[in-house]
Amino acid sequence: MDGDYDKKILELKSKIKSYPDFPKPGILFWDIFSAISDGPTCKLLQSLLVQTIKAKFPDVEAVIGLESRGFLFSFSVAAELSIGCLPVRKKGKLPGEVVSYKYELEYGTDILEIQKGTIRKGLKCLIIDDLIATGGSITAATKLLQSCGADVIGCLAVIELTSLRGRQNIPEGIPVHSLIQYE
Ligand SMILES: O=P(O)(O)OC[C@H]1O[C@H](OP(=O)(O)OP(=O)(O)O)[C@H](O)[C@@H]1O
Ligand SMILES: Nc1ncnc2[nH]cnc12
Repeated sequence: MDGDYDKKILELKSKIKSYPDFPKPGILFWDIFSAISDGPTCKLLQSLLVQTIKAKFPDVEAVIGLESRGFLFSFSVAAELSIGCLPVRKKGKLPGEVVSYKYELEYGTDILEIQKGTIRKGLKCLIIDDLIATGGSITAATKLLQSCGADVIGCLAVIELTSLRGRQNIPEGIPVHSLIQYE
């Protein structure tokens, strides 16, 4: 990481707005879009993600963006690194044959999907999302990718809500990295 890394992280942090009681009472919502509404911060965030990937996940062969805010960052870094960008989406959004993974939510269940044939056995995949809360989305995406034969080499998020202990829920052995942490 370059010498200005911590300064750049603080600059990024200063651009992220939070909204109390959105989308439900009691939730403090961290709005990643507030950090990319101006050009210099967009570039700063992209370069921090790329720098982090080069340092921590140098062997990555494909980035996997989680619907929908994860797509912003997966495409941006994939283009910069000239590697593939594959989406994991919620049920019914991807055309063609898909592989599905059903997982438990606080109330009920949800299903994630990836297009069949996009993951070759042993493909070194890095999962990217805007935020880790409970870790449920990343955990489900990890299991979906592993069921397709992927080698999930880690996951990367812009924001991590540490008090929710999401990283403890993510399967052991999957390195987790976040740029910014909030309690
Ligand atoms: O760690 P978790 O508890 O799984 O929560 C984090 C996930 O929740 C949000 O996505 P959401 O499902 O709200 O979809 P969106 O990106 O389309 O708004 C966020 O973008 C992460 O993907
Ligand atoms: N508190 C939060 N802010 C923004 N996105 C979220 N996704 C899950 N929890 C969130």
